[in-house]
Amino acid sequence: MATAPPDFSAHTPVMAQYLRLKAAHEDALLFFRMGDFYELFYEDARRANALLDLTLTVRGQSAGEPVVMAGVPVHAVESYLAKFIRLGCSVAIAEQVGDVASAKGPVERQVVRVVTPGTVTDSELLDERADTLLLAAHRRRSSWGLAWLGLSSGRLGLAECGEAELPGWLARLAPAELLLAADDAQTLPPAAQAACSATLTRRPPWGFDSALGHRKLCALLRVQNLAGHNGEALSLAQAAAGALLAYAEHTSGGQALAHVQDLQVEQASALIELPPSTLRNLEITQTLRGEKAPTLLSLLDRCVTGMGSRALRLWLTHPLRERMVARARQAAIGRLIAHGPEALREALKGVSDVERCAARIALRQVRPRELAGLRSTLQALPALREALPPTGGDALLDSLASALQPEPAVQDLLQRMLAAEPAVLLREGGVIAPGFDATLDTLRGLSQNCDQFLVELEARERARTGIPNLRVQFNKVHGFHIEVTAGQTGKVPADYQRRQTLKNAERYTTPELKAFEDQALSAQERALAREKWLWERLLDALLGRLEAEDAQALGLAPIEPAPLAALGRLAQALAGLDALAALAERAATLNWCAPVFVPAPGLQIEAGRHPVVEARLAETGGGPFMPNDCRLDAKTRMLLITGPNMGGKSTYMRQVALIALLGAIGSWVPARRCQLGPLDAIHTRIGAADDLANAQSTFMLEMSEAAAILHGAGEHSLVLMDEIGRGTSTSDGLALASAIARHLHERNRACTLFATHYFELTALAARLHGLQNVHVAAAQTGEHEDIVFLHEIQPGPASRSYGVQVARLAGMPPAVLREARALLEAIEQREAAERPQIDLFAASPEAEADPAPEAQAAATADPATAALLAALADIEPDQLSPREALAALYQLKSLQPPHTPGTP
Ligand SMILES: Nc1ncnc2c1ncn2[C@@H]1O[C@H](COP(=O)(O)OP(=O)(O)OP(=O)(O)O)[C@@H](O)[C@H]1O
Repeated sequence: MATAPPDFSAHTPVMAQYLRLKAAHEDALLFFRMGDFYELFYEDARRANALLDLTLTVRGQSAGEPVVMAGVPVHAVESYLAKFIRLGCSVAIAEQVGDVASAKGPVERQVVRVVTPGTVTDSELLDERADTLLLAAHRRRSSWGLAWLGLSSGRLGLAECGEAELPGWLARLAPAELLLAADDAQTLPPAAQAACSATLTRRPPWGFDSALGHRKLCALLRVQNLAGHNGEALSLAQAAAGALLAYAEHTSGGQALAHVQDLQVEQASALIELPPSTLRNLEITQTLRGEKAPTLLSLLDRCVTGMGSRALRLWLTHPLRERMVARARQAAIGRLIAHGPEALREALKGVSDVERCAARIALRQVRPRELAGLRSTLQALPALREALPPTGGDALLDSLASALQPEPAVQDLLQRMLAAEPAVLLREGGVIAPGFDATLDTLRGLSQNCDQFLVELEARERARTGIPNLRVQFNKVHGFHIEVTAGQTGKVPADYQRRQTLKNAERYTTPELKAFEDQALSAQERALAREKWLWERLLDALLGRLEAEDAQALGLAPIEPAPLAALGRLAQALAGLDALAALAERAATLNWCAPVFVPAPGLQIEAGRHPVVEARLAETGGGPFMPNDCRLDAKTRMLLITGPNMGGKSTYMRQVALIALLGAIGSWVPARRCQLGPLDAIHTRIGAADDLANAQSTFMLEMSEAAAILHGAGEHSLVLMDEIGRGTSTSDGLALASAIARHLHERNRACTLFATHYFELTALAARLHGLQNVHVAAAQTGEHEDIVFLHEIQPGPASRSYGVQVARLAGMPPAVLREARALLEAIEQREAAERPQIDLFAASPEAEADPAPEAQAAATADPATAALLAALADIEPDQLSPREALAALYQLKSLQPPHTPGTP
């Protein structure tokens, strides 16, 4: 049964109109145009007040209730939109569309635009250097269908995945807005929620329909079926596409998405897996604190255009397993370095954002200046080609160069129709070039030649009437008039009609002046209207939709085929060239090398560096970065890294992963020499951030991530494990770390870097033949035996951990350090005297399914000592405030076993 429409009859007519519009846009803030303001009412006003501190006022009553409102001035609307969108809100803009003068009751209003975080296309509201994606996800049992669209880039994609892979996809795509059916929204797995900071928008479940999605996709791509795009079988992703495309059309006012020319069906198996934890831990596009710099991307991104930056970001987050593309990019970078990338980068400075311009042409939202930018970009293409290395030297550069096509028809159209320096907004006029349209020129002539006419008229009327001080004037209230002083009114001819009497003068008009006034005042309006009409025809021509009749009237030849596809190809070529030029600049400036791809699993890095830490040290004058080698192959699959805190273990592990990733995208790498074997995933388990939002403890999170790695990593995966097991007691932690290391070595056979503070683990090298001990070197100097970090990776296990020395550097009070040192000595002496070496091999490899109890038993042979050791190991000197350190010492004292013989 259809529900009755809500009854707003008790409200004032304006508020009833408001509430009707609001009912159709419940999820959005409704900006309701009233004169020079957009007003927000009731809940929207309160929300705007809470979010942006907009002042709340009360204006009158409606239906017996006070009307709470907050306003945004029309001239400042874009900046408010930007702020609301950044906060994840959607905004619906209701304009006055009726005629204010003739309206009985409130003037008619309509929602003309809906701006949402995933569908914005205005350049002011978009991040220039990141694509804004709208993603729809739909579940059937434990499978998910995904469909995404970059409305401002025309990028359209489909994929299907299992529930476990969903977080990875969300983190990789990083959508700004996620569309879900209500049921799916309620059951979205917590890991998926955590992986994505998108605004969640619920859409009606019936919109997620495979047949609808299939139909819409085929219509958009102008194909009979999706087989040519490998998307015919993806019914779940098609269902998501149904909701996605309907929403995109809804928010863009029903415009066809003519700039969407292609569909990418993505297979996880084609990509190097970068789970959310890896994207986070390696600080690829965001720091651990969520900032944009310093990250790998911020270091690499010397792109001159937004298109280049966006391409680079995409390359980094979507590295391919297959190395053909990487090889081609690597060679192109080499060629650019040899030729010098600066000329190309300089030439790219004149290039506008062709990709976004094409999207905004398709959505009919493009601004005059954007088209002027497109025109100068097209003009600049020959110079850009000149700046490239001569063709014939590199296949990728050659193909990109050949895509820099000038599109003469588009260039000609823009040259003829668009003013040399068009106004910012169409409504200001001055957008269409003079000389293109005779009607427009006449209208413009009329309003511009006004002064001339008035001077001439004044001279003529003085001569005709013999009144020497007669003046022709204009004022806003009375328009054009002839003013005659009181003494001269007798000479006024019969065709003068009195308009106004002043103290000392009379004002008149004449039929000629009246006719001129009508024409002059309306000429400006009509010129603007004509410009608007011509502008629409310009867009039609760019979209290949210009009616034959209009084309003939304007003397324009139709552009065949529609230029949007060509502009899309041009944008891609510009983006690719810019990204390659940036990588070439980085490689040359930072002294990187081209890695060699080899078929054997593993990697071999000579004098590798962490690019971001190295740059940071250079920036802050923190001394030189110490390069280190790394070799992982069939013989040595795992490096067990020990050494002091702050010694450089994490930096070393991360630099290996970053080098592998850089190599995979085709970049050169920060090393003297480098060989890279095949790579299918980079898994990382680093650090321990509590995931309070998802009610996961540090330890739980640590174990879940480690479990995911043990389930997922294979022979071609690179695994980084940093201090696994530290989130629990020493014995538990040691046992788990040992079992995990063994599993990775024996079962996963992944290339693994395993950093630990459990020295006991170094004994694993005796049995695990693919495991090699290395340590970061440190030395002690001076009377306080201060620790000096050498940051050098050396073979063999570390001799000690220097925890107390590091605590000294951290400013720990001397009394605490003294006591800790004494305790440590006592513990070490007793360990040496009494405690048998923990036998990590007590659990036989056969019993590997559950090795923890045995290892635990070995570690806790002396429960009192074990408890003390566990408490000591749990102390993180770097993390403690002086007060906490004191409390920790008291706790250690309380654990001291008083009755044990030999205890000091
Ligand atoms: N190879 C290097 N050359 C120069 N400085 C380095 C190098 N590696 C690390 N550093 C410096 O040492 C600091 C600490 O490094 P890192 O965090 O890797 O140590 P860590 O051994 O992992 O410490 P912890 O065990 O406490 O986590 C870095 O921030 C960096 O400034």
